Amino acid sequence: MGLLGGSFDPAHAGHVHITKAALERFGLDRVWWLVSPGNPLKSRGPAPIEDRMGRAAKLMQHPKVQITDIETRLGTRYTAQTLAALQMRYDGVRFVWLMGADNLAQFHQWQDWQEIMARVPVGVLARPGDRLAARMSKTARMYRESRLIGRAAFTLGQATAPAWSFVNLPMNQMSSTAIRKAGRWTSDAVVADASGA
Ligand SMILES: Nc1ncnc2c1ncn2[C@@H]1O[C@H](COP(=O)(O)OP(=O)(O)OP(=O)(O)O)[C@@H](O)[C@H]1O
Ligand SMILES: O=C(O)c1ccc[n+]([C@@H]2O[C@H](COP(=O)([O-])O)[C@@H](O)[C@H]2O)c1
Repeated sequence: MGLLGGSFDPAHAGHVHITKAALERFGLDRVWWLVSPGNPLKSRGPAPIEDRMGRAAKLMQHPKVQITDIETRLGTRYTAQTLAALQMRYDGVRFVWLMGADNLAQFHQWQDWQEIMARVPVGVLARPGDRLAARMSKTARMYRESRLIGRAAFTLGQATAPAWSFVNLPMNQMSSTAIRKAGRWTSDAVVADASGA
């Protein structure tokens, strides 16, 4: 089970793109989008969760992908806490944390980041501008020996933590920041933009 945590403020085509890639490239059965109550490292609060959930559900329609506000229901905001709660609640389910390369670059600033590495395999997807910073990151260097390279990435879903993989893929430029800057959040335009219509 892949977990793509995010603010999704709003969801866009980049999220859809990396989710489909993660299903294929990491040998996952399903992916959950964890629509976050709010990124602990971002000072600006996101749009109301109902709005973000609604947009995400309109955009991401795939039989293997589910959109969830489970972090709000669990009362967790930090990823390490969320993973601990999910592993306790879903005993026997193998979780894989998914993220774009921008997040790998600053992963060592996350709360209990080494505990996250110890709990679950991590799948990283290339993002424009962030490939080099991600590869040079503290996490990439410290966990060099735990990296699954090339075809081994397909086994990430079955791997024992610590394990991580970085996959290159045709990159998608979309970002929520760009959508917010263009003032296109509040209309149906965001779904049209995001789906490439
Ligand atoms: N275009 C993209 N390519 C690769 N990864 C992406 C892309 N857009 C988002 N992601 C990843 O999806 C996850 C959730 O992203 P998030 O909801 O923060 O969207 P965002 O576009 O990065 O938002 P913002 O611009 O507000 O920071 C993060 O791990 C992020 O790295
Ligand atoms: O746990 C942390 O310290 C932490 C710090 C930064 C981000 N995260 C998580 O990373 C995911 C991506 O965040 P964002 O805002 O870039 O979409 C989301 O699930 C956040 O809760 C988690």
